[in-house]
Parts: sequence; C-alpha cells; structure tokens
Amino acid sequence: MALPDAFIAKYQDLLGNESGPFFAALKGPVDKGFRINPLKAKQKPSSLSLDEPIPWSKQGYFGQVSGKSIEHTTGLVYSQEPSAQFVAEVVAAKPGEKVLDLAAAPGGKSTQLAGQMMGQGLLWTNEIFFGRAKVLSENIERFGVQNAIVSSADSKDLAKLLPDFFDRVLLDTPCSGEGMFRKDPDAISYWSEDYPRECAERSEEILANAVQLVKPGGILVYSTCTFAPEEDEQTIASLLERYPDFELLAIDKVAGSGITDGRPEWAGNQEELKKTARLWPQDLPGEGHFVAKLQKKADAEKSTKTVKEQKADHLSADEEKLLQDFLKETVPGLSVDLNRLVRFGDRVFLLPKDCPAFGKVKILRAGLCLGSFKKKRFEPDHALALAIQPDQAAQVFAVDEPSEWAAYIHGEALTTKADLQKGFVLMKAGGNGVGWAKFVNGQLKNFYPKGLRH
Ligand SMILES: C[S@@+](CC[C@H](N)C(=O)[O-])C[C@H]1O[C@@H](n2cnc3c(N)ncnc32)[C@H](O)[C@@H]1O
Repeated sequence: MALPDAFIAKYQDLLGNESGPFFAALKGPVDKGFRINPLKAKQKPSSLSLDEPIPWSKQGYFGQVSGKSIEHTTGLVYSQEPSAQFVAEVVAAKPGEKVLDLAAAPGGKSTQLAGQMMGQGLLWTNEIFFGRAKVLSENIERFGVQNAIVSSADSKDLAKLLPDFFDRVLLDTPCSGEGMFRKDPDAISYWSEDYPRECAERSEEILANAVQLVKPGGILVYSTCTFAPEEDEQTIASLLERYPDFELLAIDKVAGSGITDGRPEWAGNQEELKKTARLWPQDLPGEGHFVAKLQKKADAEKSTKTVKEQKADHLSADEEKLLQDFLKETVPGLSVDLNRLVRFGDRVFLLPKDCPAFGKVKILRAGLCLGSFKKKRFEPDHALALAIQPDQAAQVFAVDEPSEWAAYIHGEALTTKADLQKGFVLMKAGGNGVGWAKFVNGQLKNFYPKGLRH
C-alpha cells in the first residue's frame, strides 16, 4: 500500500536529508525476531538458530518461528519483532517486584517481563478489550507464567483500585502505528493527518491514570510504535509539565546498536527529551519505536487509600483432600500454599504472594491455574503442564518422535508399553511440558485442549 502524501510531506519536513533513507527503509523487508523463554527447563531450541542475537535484547534473536513448531507450542519461544523487544529491556523488572503492563495484548512485553521476574513477585497484565485479553491470557499460559494476574479493565478503574501500588508500570500505548507500516500495511489505511493528534490525546488520558498507579520512587515506561512527535516527545513534554512529580531517566541506548536519542527539537527544545529513545528502521534491523523512562519522586504525595489483599477461598475438607492427593500423585515437586487458593467456579488458582484484592475488575487469570474439581476427582489444568518443570511431575512421557508429536498435538490417544502408573502423565517435547494425558490400560488418553489442537 502506498504511503499517504501527507505522511511523506510531514517526514520530508521533519527529517530533511534523513528522509531518503527513511522512506527507502519503509520499502525494505520486515525484520523478524523471537525470544527464548527463561522460565522453561530446556532453553535450547532444536529447530532454530541462535547465531544472530539481537544486540538490545537479552533473550532475543533474529529469525522466524513457526506457530506450529514444538518451540512455539511449548512456550519455549515468543515471536516478536526485534525493536519491540527493547521496551521491556527498558522496564527491567526484577524478581519480587510488583509490575503492571497496562495495555498488554497480545502479550509480547508481558511475557518478556515475566521472564525477567522469574516467577517471583506480581505481574499484573491488563487489556481493555475482553477479546484481546483472552489472547493475552492464552499467551501468558503458553509462556508458563505462574505469577500473573490477567485483567480486562479500563485504566481509570485500575487507578482507583491500586493507587501508588506498582514498582514499575509500562504503558505500551495504543498509537497511530506508523512504525508498523512495513510489517502491517493495513495500519496505513487507518492513518490520516489528524490521527497522531487523536491518538496522542487518548494516550494523555491513559497516562493520567498510569501516573497514579506508580508508587513513589517507582518507574513509568511509556512506549509507542509510531514516529509521530505528537505521540512521542510531545506527549512526554506535556507529561513532565502536567506531573511535576515525574522526571525523565536516561535510557542506555546500547552503543553501536543504532538506537538514537529522542528529538527535543520536535517538542519545544527541552534538552531532557534526549534521554528518550528512538528506534528507526533506517538505523537498525527492526521496526519503528519510541520509549521514555520516568521516575516518580520518592517524596511524591501518596494516596490515602490502602490496597487490601485478595482473600483466599476456603476449600471443604473433601476438596482439600482431593487436591492434596492430586498434588502428591501428579506433581509431587510443586509446593502449593493452600492459603493462597482462589476458586473461579470449579477451577482452582494459586495466587501470587501478596496479591491485591480484585474489587470489581474483570479477571481472566489469577496466578497459576492448578486444575478443576470434577465430581470425585481433581483434573490438572493445561496451564499447569506449561508452568511446571518436567522433573516436578510424577510421570513424564516424551513425544519428540515426529509421528508421536503430530498425533498428540492433533488430539489422538497414544498406545505405549512404557512403565507408567494409572493416572496423569505430563507430556513433554523438546525437553519442556506441552500438555497432559491420562494413562489407563496401556493407553495415553489425550488431554491436549481441543481449541489448541493442530
Ligand atoms: C501497542 S498495543 C499493546 C501491545 C502489547 N504491549 C504487546 O507487546 O504485545 C496497545 C494496546 O492498547 C489497547 N487499548 C486500546 N485502547 C485503549 C485504552 N483506551 N486504554 C488502554 N488500552 C487500550 C489496544 O487494544 C492494544 O491491545
């Protein structure tokens, strides 16, 4: 699709001599990338090359992943374009922290943050549109994340519920998407001369809520995938003016990577704006991005509201016994604090530690889904197969042989002479869990979810 004339004129004017290489890069090929999941037991993919690391992403590599591969299906890799991988590196979440990803679907940055946190602390990941939040929740599951709350809420409701709560907040804002023109030409059809200004106004509204969610001394990262100064430097200049409790922090641009400073000259000449980062396709192998990192002053005034802890649900004595027996027989290596369980219908979730109360916010996933009560038994959830390390399961069966892999992922039962006891078996491929089967009379009955079979 051809670039709009008004877009061409705008960037000729802004970029001057640089506009030639910029427009040439927009006609060039799209750079592909993926990340390795540090939460998985075995981290060496067998069908992907790790020869070309992405300089600005600790777990990132150039290359293309098939959505049907063992690596993708087991959550060992997440397919994500190279520039997008810089954003979570700037957030730099630490194990044990409370981290919020406010506009998170489909989950590229959230899964990267989960990898940084290594299962410790709380990752609250939110998407306003429910349908997109479901995709986010599936990606969190596939990645094997145990400490994430997945919600679908407006940012203003989260700001009311969790004021001054988070150590780090990421707003990867809905933007005009100019940086994705090459990857997703449909984005060009949404564009008009006024679109960046309209998107900037929406981002300012979301930011007004985001600033309330950061605790004093905490970090706010704002990112876009657009070149538009209205949504980038100008939005940050206006944020600094509106919220004097926030100051810009310098971003490490990774010497030699091609990542460059923000452009103060496009937003009132505040030198400070050089601390922000731009990723241009003419400067590096990736799409267009902008990132700003801010800190709320440690002495900023705090909300008087206290955030309550989410109450756990009590199980009946019979249910507790069913669950304990299940854990002992199926996942003896998993330690479960029975005081941190919540129920959503028949499903039982293990909450992250110190999880705040959900209030009226719509929750799709509340930590690790262990499984569900069925009449007189407890059945493991698919999420559990992806989140545990294979050596935590009592019984494991590898489906690496291509015909067995194809049969399992297609939903078929497998026949085996393996020495297995009657009960649930963790199926693994490439060294990582992929789903459950139930062993009965020499047959592995398939528990791979119907909606995921291929
Ligand atoms: C750039 S995308 C997020 C991409 C995601 N961070 C990732 O890495 O996979 C922005 C998201 O913001 C959501 N969004 C749209 N309007 C919003 C609003 N008013 N408040 C919060 N999020 C919104 C979009 O649905 C979209 O999923």
